[in-house]
Amino acid sequence: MLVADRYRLHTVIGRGGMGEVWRAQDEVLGRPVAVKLLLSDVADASAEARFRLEAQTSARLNHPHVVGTLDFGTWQGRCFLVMELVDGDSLAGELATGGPLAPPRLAQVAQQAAEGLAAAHAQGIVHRDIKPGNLLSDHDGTVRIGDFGIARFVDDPSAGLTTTGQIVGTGLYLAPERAIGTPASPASDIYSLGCVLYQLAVGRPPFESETATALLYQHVDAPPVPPRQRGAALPPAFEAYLLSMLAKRPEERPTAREVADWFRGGAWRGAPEPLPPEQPGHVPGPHAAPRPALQPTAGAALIAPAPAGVVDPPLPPVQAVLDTGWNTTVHRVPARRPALAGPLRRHRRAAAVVGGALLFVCALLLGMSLF
Ligand SMILES: Nc1ncnc2c1ncn2[C@@H]1O[C@H](COP(=O)(O)OP(=O)(O)OP(=O)(O)O)[C@@H](O)[C@H]1O
Repeated sequence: MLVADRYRLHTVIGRGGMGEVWRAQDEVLGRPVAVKLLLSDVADASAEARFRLEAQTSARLNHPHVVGTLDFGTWQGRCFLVMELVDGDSLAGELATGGPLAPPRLAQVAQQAAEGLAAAHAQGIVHRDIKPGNLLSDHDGTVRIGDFGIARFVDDPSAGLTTTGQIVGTGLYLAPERAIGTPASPASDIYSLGCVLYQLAVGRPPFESETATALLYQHVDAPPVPPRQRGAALPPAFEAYLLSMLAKRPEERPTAREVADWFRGGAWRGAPEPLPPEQPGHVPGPHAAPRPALQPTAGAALIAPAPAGVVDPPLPPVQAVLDTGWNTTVHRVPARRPALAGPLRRHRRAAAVVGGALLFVCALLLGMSLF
């Protein structure tokens, strides 16, 4: 089949929610390419607009760790997108065939995926759907981020929910702030990448559940089980850093640039910085610079501990994903308070210890003066 008098389709590589991807040959330039054809059964105006947006978004990115966009058009009434061919497997496939990844390979995946994300974030683009199937690996192991189909610009007001009340992205990798309705930010991509790395290390994602609602609660509320407790052969420093990417608070996660630099520098082989004893999901990352907090938007909430002595105010509802597929309908359900007060509890404990010590010294001095 010859598309647009130029791209000869050979075999289907894969099929996603919107299109089927073909291995093809660009007969004008004489090179192999991947051609994504919009599926005819989803080809309405909005799907075409989204497909076009994917092409336009990814075309802004020219980076060795992002799948390059080469062409876009319409052929026999179907939209097509021509991409660089990534001649290997996705990380989902690599995990399925080879099992959990060894630390050096995992560090390479982390570094290269973070490089690609850093390039996207520098352009103001949030991917919003980082998952193992969207990280493609070349025959030499080079990782490239694909599928910018639901990416948005950071300041796009429609970035959180669609007008039909849907939240986009895959529930297994959804950042806590997105679960409570805050639009995706670069930090949300880092959380998703953390979930992916966790899955590639352990063989399973950090949170799984029978119901989508319970899954969302876990993202918001539950500290992930440290990967080494689930059998992952990770160096302690690697584990600690990975957990920092899964911090519940977006501002406590490292940036994509920091992740890429940290893994490139080889620090993952070393000993960890000391971890606080509780809430591994809330451990600030081993990165120095503080990052600005997310601004709340209508219907969203800042995740912050209440001041000492103040009764916790009621929470906004958590949004329950009812389908963990690529486009997921959300409903509002009553929220439990996310367990986000770890730092506050630590401060209170520290104050109690200092107070106790002072009392002890006073009693000692009093005793000495009496005798
Ligand atoms: N440029 C490419 N080179 C090689 N293989 C690709 C390329 N782009 C996509 N693929 C393969 O085609 C499959 C389908 O990709 P596609 O982006 O359409 O769907 P998806 O990401 O799996 O699902 P969805 O779009 O619903 O999120 C992917 O799993 C991937 O293995």
